[in-house]
Amino acid sequence: MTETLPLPPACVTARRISKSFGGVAALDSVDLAPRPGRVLGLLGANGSGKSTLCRIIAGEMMSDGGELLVDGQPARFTTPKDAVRRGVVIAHQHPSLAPDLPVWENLFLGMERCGRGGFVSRAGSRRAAWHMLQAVGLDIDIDQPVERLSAAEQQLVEIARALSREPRLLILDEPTAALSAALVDRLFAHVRALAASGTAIIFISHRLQEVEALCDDLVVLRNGRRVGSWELDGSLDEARVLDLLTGDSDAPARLTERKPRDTQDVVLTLEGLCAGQALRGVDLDLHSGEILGIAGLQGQGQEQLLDTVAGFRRKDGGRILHRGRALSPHRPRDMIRRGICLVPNDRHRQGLFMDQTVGENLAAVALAMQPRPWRLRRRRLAEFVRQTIPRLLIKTRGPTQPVATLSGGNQQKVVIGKWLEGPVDVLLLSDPTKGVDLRARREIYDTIGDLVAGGSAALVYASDIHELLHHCDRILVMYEGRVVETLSGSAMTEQRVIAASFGRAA
Ligand SMILES: Nc1ncnc2c1ncn2[C@@H]1O[C@H](COP(=O)(O)OP(=O)(O)OP(=O)(O)O)[C@@H](O)[C@H]1O
Repeated sequence: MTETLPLPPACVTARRISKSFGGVAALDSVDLAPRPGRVLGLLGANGSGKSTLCRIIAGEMMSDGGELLVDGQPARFTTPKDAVRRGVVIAHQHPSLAPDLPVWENLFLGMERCGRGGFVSRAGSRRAAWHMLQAVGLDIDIDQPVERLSAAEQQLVEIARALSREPRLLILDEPTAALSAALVDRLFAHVRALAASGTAIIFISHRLQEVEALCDDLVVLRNGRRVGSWELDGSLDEARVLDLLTGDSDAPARLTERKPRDTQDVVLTLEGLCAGQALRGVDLDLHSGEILGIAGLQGQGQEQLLDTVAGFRRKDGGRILHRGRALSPHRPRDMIRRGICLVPNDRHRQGLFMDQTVGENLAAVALAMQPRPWRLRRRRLAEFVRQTIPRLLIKTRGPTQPVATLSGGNQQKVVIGKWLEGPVDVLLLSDPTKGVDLRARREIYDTIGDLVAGGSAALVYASDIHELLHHCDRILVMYEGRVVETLSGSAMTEQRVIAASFGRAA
């Protein structure tokens, strides 16, 4: 008979934590006790309170009620530095890096390494930075400013920075949202090794397969309350989790249904499209009524392809034909006027006006696309805003709430929602559901489906293969700047996508 060992006591315990914003409860008496050597998965729909709870544990925010214990003793973190000193470190969903500083300096911001005589050792720091980045799978020039990095690279720098603090409790808030499958595997191997060495880890993700693959324990939040927790033994009861997440026992069936779509004439053609080293002759046809997915390992030209078609990046060869007419975009406005619009990947830099309200952000595209915005019917715009909020399940107090105070996933829904009013013919989407919960993901693709059913088309890059398999009519796989495989119908399988991503036929 095998005896199960008792679990080690939690190094940091959150007890009955409560927090309200403007009188609305974000957390209501929540307990959390991550244990050394184990990965605790924290699940919850957008706006359920996951980030708020973790920010309180990491000293970035004060709770209104409850307490934190470190090794069983009450502790009070008034700043993140207090938490780091006690071994609690958080890597954010949206990297909190200094964009104009070099990569290596970002890794040591706030905790400069000292050499002889108490001075910062530049050479030692640069060497250490290089090793830390290699460990998370990032082989880049460490002297370039962070703003030049892709979203995935910035995410890995954020994680490497957290790891460099040698935490006792490491909080990873949606670390994989921008990462390709290969980078996720590498990160998971690192996290498992860290747990094996005795670190406690909190892992937030909306991807159930990742939670199943990585986590030992699970806690589910709904509307700021803890609604379930149990130990995982290698498999995850998906129906039970979905039921707890949504509070709706009907949800699992609705989440797996997929509607076939009618696709017709060609809306967009790319012939031998080239742009720098990233695009080396891309050919594709996009049909009206179609959602076409773009898969591939990170950095095979997927994002550059969308940027080039949207006019953010110049092409150096090949042709872009929109409904048979050749276009040479010089700037995004040229394409937006033709109804070719990009929902960008980086919502903070490109997708939202952070100092404006939910309503102002939702109305921004409709206003910008009007040649005479003053003639726009305010009432119609207000009606659009009122309908879009429930349609995309945006959790907000209303159109006047500042968008900066929404949860990450709800901000992403606003980014997508604002394109739904304009006359869009080709919708280009770069990782549209990054940070968005399962149910809202479904709503977003249903909304895109409704849009293309009217005769337009969508070209979507997503870092999550399952998302593409589930929602797209066809999938293109990119490898080294070219389309190497086009899959449809029964050939659209995970194995075929992965094989093509590595430049192989399945
Ligand atoms: N600074 C703030 N001001 C006002 N409301 C806030 C603030 N920060 C968070 N909230 C609200 O608290 C609630 C919980 O947000 P939180 O970011 O913790 O959710 P989450 O579960 O992490 O969501 P997501 O999965 O979208 O990241 C949301 O309704 C959010 O709008």
